[in-house]
Amino acid sequence: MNIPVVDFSSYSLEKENVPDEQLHALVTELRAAFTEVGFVFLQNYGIEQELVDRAMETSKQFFLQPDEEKQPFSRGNFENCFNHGWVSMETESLNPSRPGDLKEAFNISSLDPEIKWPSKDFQEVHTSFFQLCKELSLRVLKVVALSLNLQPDVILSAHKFIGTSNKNGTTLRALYYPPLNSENPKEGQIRCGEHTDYGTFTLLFQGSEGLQVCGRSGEFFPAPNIPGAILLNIADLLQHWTSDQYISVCHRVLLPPVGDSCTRQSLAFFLHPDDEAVITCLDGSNKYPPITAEAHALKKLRDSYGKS
Ligand SMILES: O=C(O)CCC(=O)C(=O)O
Ligand SMILES: [Fe+2]
Repeated sequence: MNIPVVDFSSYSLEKENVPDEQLHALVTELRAAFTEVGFVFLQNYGIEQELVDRAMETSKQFFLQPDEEKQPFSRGNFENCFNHGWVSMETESLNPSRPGDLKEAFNISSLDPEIKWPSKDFQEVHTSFFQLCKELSLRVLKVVALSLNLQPDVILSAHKFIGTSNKNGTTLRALYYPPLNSENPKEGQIRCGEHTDYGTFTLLFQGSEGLQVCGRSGEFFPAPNIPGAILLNIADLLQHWTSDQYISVCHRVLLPPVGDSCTRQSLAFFLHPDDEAVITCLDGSNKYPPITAEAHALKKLRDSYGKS
């Protein structure tokens, strides 16, 4: 199975006032990818590679510190912003039937100026990066709406509060998978358990290979890492909205082979609808019962953190 590669230059962030007529090719290509694979690579989307590299670098500096330095930034320590902050090794199981994932993460769900950041550099880089991912996501959302023959506002109006953590769950997540030479993995433990993403869609910036995606036959296949390209994958709520026309596909990251001390880093921008947005089947089919974006995300988060 192959993940298609789509040139996004006709709607790159560098272009202003792009008329809908110039989006036809993109609409057709993305529609095909969303219905057949659920994953697509985007090239020429208009975010400078230098900023992506800096976001990777500042995140890595944070992760490489001793746990005591990271503890004050733990997820759960931020008022009104429960999902923001550092997630330590083995804390989250994206596949709840496996032991905790062998990864660390830093979730950025709030851009509130009051929030305490690990460093000025971390704040600047991740805030700029979050804003650009948001702008790119709004463009992708418009293409998604056109590909479903909808007025863009039907979907855009459910994403008004991105960056306001008590109204919208969108999260930029820096991920770090440390080398495994000192760890003794538990049975069934992997770097990132099998899961689908929870929200509308995800933009994934990868630093290396390692991700596997489930194909139609049910077998996992490796997703390549194409320098300069990002992976875009459909998440659960867009699958619900489209009554399964667009598919939210399972993915995972396995352990490297024994003796291989490779690390992995990635940056994932999880786009979520506003908490109060009620997700119904847009074709009126009632294939899924209506659910608020907040209720869906809370259920999935509780499962992955082992809380009922
Ligand atoms: O880039 C990766 O390592 C995968 C992360 C992922 O799928 C997730 O956090 O949802
Ligand atoms: Fe994921």
